[in-house]
Amino acid sequence: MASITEYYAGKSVLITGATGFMGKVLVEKLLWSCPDVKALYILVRPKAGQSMEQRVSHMMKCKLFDRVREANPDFHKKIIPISSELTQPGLSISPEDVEKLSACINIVFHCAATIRFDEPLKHALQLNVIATQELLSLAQRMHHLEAFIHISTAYANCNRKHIDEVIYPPPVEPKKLIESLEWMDDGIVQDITPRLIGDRPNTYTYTKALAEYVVQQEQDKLNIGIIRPSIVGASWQEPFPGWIDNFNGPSGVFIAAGKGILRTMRANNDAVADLIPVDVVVNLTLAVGWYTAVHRPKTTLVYNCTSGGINPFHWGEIEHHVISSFKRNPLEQAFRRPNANITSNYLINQYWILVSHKFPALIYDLFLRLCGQKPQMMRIFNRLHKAIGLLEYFSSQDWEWNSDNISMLMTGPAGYKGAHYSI
Ligand SMILES: CCCCCCCCCCCCCCCCCCCC(=O)SCCNC(=O)CCNC(=O)[C@H](O)C(C)(C)COP(=O)(O)OP(=O)(O)OC[C@H]1O[C@@H](n2cnc3c(N)ncnc32)[C@H](O)[C@@H]1OP(=O)(O)O
Ligand SMILES: NC(=O)C1=CN([C@@H]2O[C@H](COP(=O)(O)OP(=O)(O)OC[C@H]3O[C@@H](n4cnc5c(N)ncnc54)[C@H](OP(=O)(O)O)[C@@H]3O)[C@@H](O)[C@H]2O)C=CC1
Repeated sequence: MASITEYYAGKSVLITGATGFMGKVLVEKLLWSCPDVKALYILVRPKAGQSMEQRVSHMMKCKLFDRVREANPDFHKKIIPISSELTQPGLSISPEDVEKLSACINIVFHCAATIRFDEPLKHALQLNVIATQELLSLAQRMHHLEAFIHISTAYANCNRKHIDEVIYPPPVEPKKLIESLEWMDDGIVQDITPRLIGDRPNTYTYTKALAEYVVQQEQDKLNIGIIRPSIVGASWQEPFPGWIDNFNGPSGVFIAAGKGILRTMRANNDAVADLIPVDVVVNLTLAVGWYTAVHRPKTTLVYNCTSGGINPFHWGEIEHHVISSFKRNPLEQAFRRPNANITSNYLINQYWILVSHKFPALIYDLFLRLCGQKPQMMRIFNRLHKAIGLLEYFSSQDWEWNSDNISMLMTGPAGYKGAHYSI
């Protein structure tokens, strides 16, 4: 049986979300560990005044690609950008590109999504659900497709305490929701969003749950695998330890604590902080692509890519590590010396917000005004409070994920030859 590296040799791979945090690491790892991969087709949109070509060329200059660049200075020739705005009908891929992709793609990795917690429902639905449907339709036109791998989230079913590697019934039939929201204006949708999302905390987890169902509906026609990472953090080992390029999840909180801005946060010290390094998720993604294509499981397999069951780590321990590490390696231009406390008590947290956040911000802004400068600290704190308010749901409770399919992949009869794909 082919090893993972052998399997990808000569294959053409389609990746959505390749300019994102996880997508970039996936592209790099494929180029590094599967040097004989034929081509990586990546769906990219122009953004922030940059054309698709400019964005891809900029991305390939990133430090993340250093080892690949060193090994093969021509690595960029394997990356073929395809212009695509996922929120548009047909993903706005030109008919010529559709033909090209239909003729050559062997594996699809669908990473693109909006991961914002405060995304208006219509937009989250458009990107996370409707675009996934469109991609599945495109996949069905691919003559040589061997596997379709969808990246979901371990929190798609965070309204449950115990989460198995199954696709749960969706909170609503996606087709009905799409049809109903089509005629509603944004104000009405905003009003009914809390009722719709019910016991989920945000439109992100809600639409990711709907997307899983939409993907599963195609399991008779496509060979599908679904990966559910928990909180994806900086790289563990590859391409080098500690690589990260965003403030999502806890990263922004850590930086704010390191800058001495964040002094208090509501979290449960004893709750498991289910963090998973991005390179582990990417290794698993490639292993799942291989397994799905080679073993062709009869039904869609779901992989809960979590760490808490194997190596539990708690928010309370993180507090200690974060603060001591910033004391050893202080950040530049810190507002105050780092010192932050986690509490699960609402009133105590409010007290410290007043004393350690708002009061110093007021004094600092007064000082800036006296110096003839624009006040800024209160604005920063308001944004920080909004962000941590949205994260608290995840830091205040525990979940238990079953991960039998991951164990099966690592140790079972599947024959996982994953020397270069530590999971
Ligand atoms: C002692 C201290 C240690 C404390 C330890 C305890 C820590 C507990 C932390 C708990 C964290 C729990 C996290 C759980 C998450 C699990 C979710 C499931 C995982 C997933 O499936 S997907 C990934 C999750 N998605 C996210 O994390 C996205 C969340 N972010 C948002 O929804 C929005 O960014 C947000 C927060 C609503 C802000 O929106 P907005 O005001 O519009 O700002 P922008 O997004 O445009 O960003 C503006 C600017 O701010 C920077 N930024 C963004 N977030 C943060 C942040 N958290 N902290 C600091 N800075 C942040 C952003 O990069 C932008 O900068 P620019 O320079 O580009 O302007
Ligand atoms: N980060 C995390 O902690 C976790 C992430 N996940 C899942 O992993 C996947 C990747 O997440 P992550 O890399 O962190 O997310 P990012 O936000 O870093 O990347 C999102 C990607 O989707 C692309 N995208 C967004 N909107 C569009 C659009 N309209 N048209 C074309 N492309 C678009 C972005 O492109 P552009 O650069 O043009 O904006 C970007 O490449 C997602 O499915 C997410 O749900 C799951 C669990 C945890």
